[in-house]
Amino acid sequence: TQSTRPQRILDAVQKNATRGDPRSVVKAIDHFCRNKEWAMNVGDEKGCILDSVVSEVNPATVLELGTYCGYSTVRIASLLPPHAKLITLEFNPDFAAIARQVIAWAGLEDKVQLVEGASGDWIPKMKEQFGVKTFDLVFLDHWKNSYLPDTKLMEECSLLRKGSVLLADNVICPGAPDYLEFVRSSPRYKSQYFKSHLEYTKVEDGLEKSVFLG
Ligand SMILES: Cn1ncc2cc([C@H](O)c3cccc(CNC(=O)c4cc(-c5ccc(F)cc5)cc(O)c4O)c3)ccc21
Ligand SMILES: [Mg+2]
Repeated sequence: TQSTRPQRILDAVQKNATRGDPRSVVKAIDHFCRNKEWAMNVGDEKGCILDSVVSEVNPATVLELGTYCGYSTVRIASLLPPHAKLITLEFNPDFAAIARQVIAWAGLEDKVQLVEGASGDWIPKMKEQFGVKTFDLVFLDHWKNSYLPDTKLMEECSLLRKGSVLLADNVICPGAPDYLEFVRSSPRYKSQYFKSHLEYTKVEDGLEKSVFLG
């Protein structure tokens, strides 16, 4: 039977990465996507920027919007302090099924809660369902036209506190123009653009880091 791209990514992890070694899982996916088949992981170049922001924030609570195969989930979770928690939302069941196995291969199940469902449905339920007060870091990597409505929804649900950091992938390619305009012009955010490249390519892309000022 025909395999899917996420399944081929999982195969590459299970063949080439060491169980319980998150860095080897990241390396295996990057090698596969650079040499065999492109896929929409944040990738190694933007991934280093992601790593530096995670290390700087040192978050106790992280929300990731858009899990896909779990590449950025593994990158983030591998840098979290002992009792920190990462909740990642994935609405596509096939992506979720693969991501669970990638996260398990990395040995990070205890730090990650993968929730199957759409961000718009789950953001309002975060407090009651997961006992989350606020998020220290949010990584936005789902549908680009959902970045802005979901950011407004997180504000409305009081999930952001003074100092919460939003880090958004793909603000140039494919682009999230309405989101960029909002965080760069709103007095409630301090925004900074980290220029980089679209994963595994020479095309310009970047991450936008926006600190909520309360
Ligand atoms: C509501 N909700 N709640 C949870 C949730 C989860 C999902 C899925 O994880 C999902 C499925 C399909 C697409 C995305 C967004 N990602 C992208 O579209 C993307 C594209 C490219 C690119 C760039 C250049 C190209 F030529 C082609 C693709 C590069 C990138 O890094 C991307 O992140 C995310 C969706 C909606 C969700
Ligand atoms: Mg992306």
